[in-house]
Amino acid sequence: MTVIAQNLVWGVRRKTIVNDVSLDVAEGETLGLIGPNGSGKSSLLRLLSGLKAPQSGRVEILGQDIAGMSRKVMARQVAFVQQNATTDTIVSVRDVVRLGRTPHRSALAGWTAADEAAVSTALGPVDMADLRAQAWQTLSGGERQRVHIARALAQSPRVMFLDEPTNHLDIHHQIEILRMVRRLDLTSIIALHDLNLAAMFCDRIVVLQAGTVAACGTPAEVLTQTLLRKVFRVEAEVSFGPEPGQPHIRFSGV
Ligand SMILES: Nc1ncnc2c1ncn2[C@@H]1O[C@H](COP(=O)(O)OP(=O)(O)OP(=O)(O)O)[C@@H](O)[C@H]1O
Repeated sequence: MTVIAQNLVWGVRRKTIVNDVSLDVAEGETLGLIGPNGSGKSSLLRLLSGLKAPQSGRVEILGQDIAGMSRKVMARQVAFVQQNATTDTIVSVRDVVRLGRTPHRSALAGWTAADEAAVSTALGPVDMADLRAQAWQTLSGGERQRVHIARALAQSPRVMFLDEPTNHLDIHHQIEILRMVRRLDLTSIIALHDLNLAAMFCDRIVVLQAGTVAACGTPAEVLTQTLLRKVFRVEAEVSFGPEPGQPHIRFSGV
């Protein structure tokens, strides 16, 4: 297993926000994390990526407990595309993506051809190569999101965590970004709100409800009418098209 989380607990004051969550993700797998607003998806991603320390439980990435890993070692293996990431300084698209190379560079080494190649390679799949010289502050919401994904790609990670990466994206880029993440040779955990996109692009799905795992399995196992009613409080029809194992959800009106 590439990522293993065991009995993670985290909260603030008397509120438990992530409550005894265990999961594992195999090498190359795309795991979807779904759940209603406030169910703990972002908090769990922060625990898995080491940005927050759990009150109890542990996370192992590539066979190592992350509690004992330095930030630099962690950053060489793990990239995190956070929600609404921002920057105050005036920088170009290319500068933001260059930041992704930081964990791979030593203090004395200059910018190498390998660094340059990683930046160019990262800009292509997110469709931002033509805008590489534009100031980051002038980009639209969706373009910013795509640059943050490029920065994560430039990091050449083995594991990628993405918190609602399709937020702000038009439908073409939603599909392109998820297709690209799935095709990349890496393990990914993606928090998503769009259940049909989760069904299309995730190998397995973990459903969070009030900080606990309500279900875990393939999209067909998890995305049932009963679960949608119980966890998301919606009425829906679940059908299957030509893609085996890929449910399609049609929500009913009131
Ligand atoms: N530092 C904090 N202090 C207090 N409450 C917090 C803190 N961090 C998260 N919470 C609360 O924990 C709950 C889970 O938040 P989290 O952002 O993990 O949910 P989410 O599933 O990602 O939600 P959304 O779908 O709305 O993005 C929310 O009720 C949130 O208000």
